[in-house]
Amino acid sequence: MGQAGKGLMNVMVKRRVHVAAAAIVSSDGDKALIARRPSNVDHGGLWEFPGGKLAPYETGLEGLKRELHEELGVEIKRAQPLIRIHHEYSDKHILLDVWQVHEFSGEPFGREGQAVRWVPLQELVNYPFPAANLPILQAVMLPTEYFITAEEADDAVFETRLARALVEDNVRLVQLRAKSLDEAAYLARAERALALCREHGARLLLNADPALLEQVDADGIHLTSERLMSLERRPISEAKWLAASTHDQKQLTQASRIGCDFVTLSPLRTTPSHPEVPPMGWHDFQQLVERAAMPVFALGGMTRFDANHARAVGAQGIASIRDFWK
Ligand SMILES: Nc1nc2c([nH]c(=O)n2[C@@H]2O[C@H](COP(=O)(O)OP(=O)(O)OP(=O)(O)O)[C@@H](O)[C@H]2O)c(=O)[nH]1
Ligand SMILES: [Mg+2]
Repeated sequence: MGQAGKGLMNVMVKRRVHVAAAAIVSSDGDKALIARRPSNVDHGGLWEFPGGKLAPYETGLEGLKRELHEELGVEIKRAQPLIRIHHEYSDKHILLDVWQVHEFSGEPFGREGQAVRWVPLQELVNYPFPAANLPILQAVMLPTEYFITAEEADDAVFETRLARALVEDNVRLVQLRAKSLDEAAYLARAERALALCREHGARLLLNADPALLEQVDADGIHLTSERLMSLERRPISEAKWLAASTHDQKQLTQASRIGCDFVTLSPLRTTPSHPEVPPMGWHDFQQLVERAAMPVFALGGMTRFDANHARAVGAQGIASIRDFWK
């Protein structure tokens, strides 16, 4: 059989496994519960988010409830979809259907003898996980809402509005987007925005040339789709966050190729800022998100009322200027 034929056989015989897994987050939101896989199983010795294979008749959440009872002795009280990851292992195609568990009863322990540990979210990257898991680590660190700042000439108005969003809307992730400012003005505003974000425990990404991180120690860079497409590789260190604006499959593929930690995908709806761009709508959005192995924020006419629907179709949440700019 020729190479092409063999490849086809491999695809045809690969098992498809649907796995439900839990990102159980502590009530203060600072830690996640992970478990160590026994040495004698698939991916033995690696750490994992507890869970397991679904029975054919089970929904993700049903299967997860059963698995968490079996493996940890806990009952899920409140959970929300976090991310779905399709991953090709050499022997199988796996769909990891990950839920964020916000509330549970019982004291978790390794009922199958496995080690179980609460780990601060920032330290998760130090644990060896199966290859499919990277997007889970990114998703669990991210909030459901991504605030993009509006164009604003007046520094005082800018600061009042940013502070309001941080305090009243509890925004924890901010993108400083200010295309109308020159570089010096942008830098000054970035320093001020960073101080406000730090004060309120929020992260700040600069929508700017990645080199600007050498001057302002923000948490990362948000690439415009144009910058994204012009890059050969990740322009900043792994210690910082890299995000990008995307609008289609090609840009999503590029974002994943250069190692973006998350993206926005737009426009869901028509917006006053881009009236000429046709909206993609939820159906196309969902299809693109399903194939993206990284957290995706829905953008374009989104408000916080859309966040639950965005999560239900596989997104991390919503990104918005207007809903937070008051
Ligand atoms: N539970 C879990 N499985 C994961 C993760 N990441 C990942 O690649 N997997 C893979 O997904 C599959 C899950 O199988 P599992 O061994 O947990 O299944 P299970 O609990 O039903 O066990 P069983 O088949 O022994 O009854 C394994 O191939 C595992 O390596 C993860 O974070 N959590
Ligand atoms: Mg399991």
